[in-house]
Amino acid sequence: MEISLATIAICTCIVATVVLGWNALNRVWLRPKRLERHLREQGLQGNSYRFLIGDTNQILQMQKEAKAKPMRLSDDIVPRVSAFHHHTINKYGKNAFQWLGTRPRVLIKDPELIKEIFNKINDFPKPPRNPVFKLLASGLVSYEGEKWAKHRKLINPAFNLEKLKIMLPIFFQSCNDMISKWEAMLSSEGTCEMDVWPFLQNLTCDVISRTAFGSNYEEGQRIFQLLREQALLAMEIFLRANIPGWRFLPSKPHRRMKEIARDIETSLKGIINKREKTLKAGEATMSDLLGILCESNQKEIQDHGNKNDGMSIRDVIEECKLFYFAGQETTSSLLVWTIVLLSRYPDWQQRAREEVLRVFGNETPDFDGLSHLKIVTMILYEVLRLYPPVIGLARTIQRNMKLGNLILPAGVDIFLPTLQVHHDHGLWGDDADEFNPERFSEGVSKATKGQVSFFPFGGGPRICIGQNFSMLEAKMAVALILQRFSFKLSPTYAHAPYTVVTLQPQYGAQVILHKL
Ligand code: HEM
Repeated sequence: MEISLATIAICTCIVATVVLGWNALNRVWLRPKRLERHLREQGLQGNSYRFLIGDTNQILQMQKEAKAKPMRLSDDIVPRVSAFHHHTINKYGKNAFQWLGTRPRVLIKDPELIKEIFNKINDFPKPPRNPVFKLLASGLVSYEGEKWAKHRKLINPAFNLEKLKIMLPIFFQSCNDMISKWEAMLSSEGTCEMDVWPFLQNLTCDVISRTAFGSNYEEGQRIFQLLREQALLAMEIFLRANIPGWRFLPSKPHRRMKEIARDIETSLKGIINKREKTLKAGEATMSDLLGILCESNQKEIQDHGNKNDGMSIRDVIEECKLFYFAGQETTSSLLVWTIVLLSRYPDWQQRAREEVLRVFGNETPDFDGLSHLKIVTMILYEVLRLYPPVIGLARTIQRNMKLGNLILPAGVDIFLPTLQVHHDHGLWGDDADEFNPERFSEGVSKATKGQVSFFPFGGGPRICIGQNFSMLEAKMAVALILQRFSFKLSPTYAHAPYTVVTLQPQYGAQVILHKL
């Protein structure tokens, strides 16, 4: 019997349609239902899977309602900032899961399990990122395995204490510039009402531009402005991503994003090439992050005689972009909530000022003095506990994995809800939602009784590489502000913490400054 080409083509089409259809059905229905059954058998609870959207509509609706009006002036911020997680944990208890579209996400609040997740970085990697955000920056934060280990080793030297000491004058210069602007705004009585939030955002942007690029600071600032524009475009694209296929269309925001990416790359390539030439010529190295990165990279290549042991120019570019995203909004978030809380708790503001004046008088704060500020450190920790700039961390399960008594199947995501853990009454006591820096008077491990219940910078081998950098920057800024001003909340301040990647004040942070 002869089989015609047409018959073969039709059969192939039928088989392909059946295979594609089966895969699609598996992805959007069979697999989610299988995973749901598996999670329920483990004693985990959550909403039943809803076709394609999971809990997405409920999440968006709750976020919208929470954001609609400010809250009362209290530090019990979980219901507003993290409405859906709060709802899930209240309804289903601490062994709960949620649906992000077709993917289930298990919430892990137990400090022992959190510790295990932080330490086993290969068993609990980060989930794949949305392609739109990949264009913004990749770098260390998104790598896994050997690539992560290589980059972490090469970047570590840029953040050691000796290098931070060298960067301290830069921190001072940027903070002092901001304070000079505030002084210029004072009335003849020496007071001024202002929203400090944009100033603090500019401050951390200025610090990261100067510390990352040194003498190329102005070009660095231009690059960071472009990155900021790119981040806004990415958000626009991300929000419209529920229109099928939209993210593949060559729309105006897409074109602009690509244009910016090319501009940044050319500009950074120019700066990096110049640095590498200077290094090869044996000239003195730079003390900025980029210089240290190039030096560390070149040393690795020389020591091992193999170019693959170092980073490519593209890798260095990605790390520079990441410094901006990882280091800017996080530190301004820490600073703004510190100012808000010290405005609301004048006794702590006074105790911090007394300490700063005892250590530095009216002199410029130095490294040793800043490292020994006890009250200011306790305050910053308490701010990071109540208002963590990053409110939760995501991980994924790629193969069946045991976690405590749970067996989690591949395809499940994990979420460590930092904000909820930091406000947990079982872990922190009845005053968990109250500002009480005293709890950190004997350090973090006494306050947490050795448990992983305080992790504003993450934990384990992937702990934030910039934590000492940001704490030093924050201490410099707080010390200078306390030396020159007293401050209280303005009656126009509306308390409305919310997240746009980091935890921010929705309507700004209006305070009244008094010159001391
Ligand atoms: C208050 C300020 C900061 C906070 C709260 C913060 C928070 C965090 C957190 C929670 C992580 C872990 C993410 C995860 O495990 O998924 C992280 C990682 C990271 N942070 Fe920070 N960060 C801050 C400042 C900075 C600064 C100033 C820089 C650099 C200039 C920086 C660079 C990084 C990098 C590169 C990583 C990835 C580390 C790795 O994966 O090995 N961060 N940060």
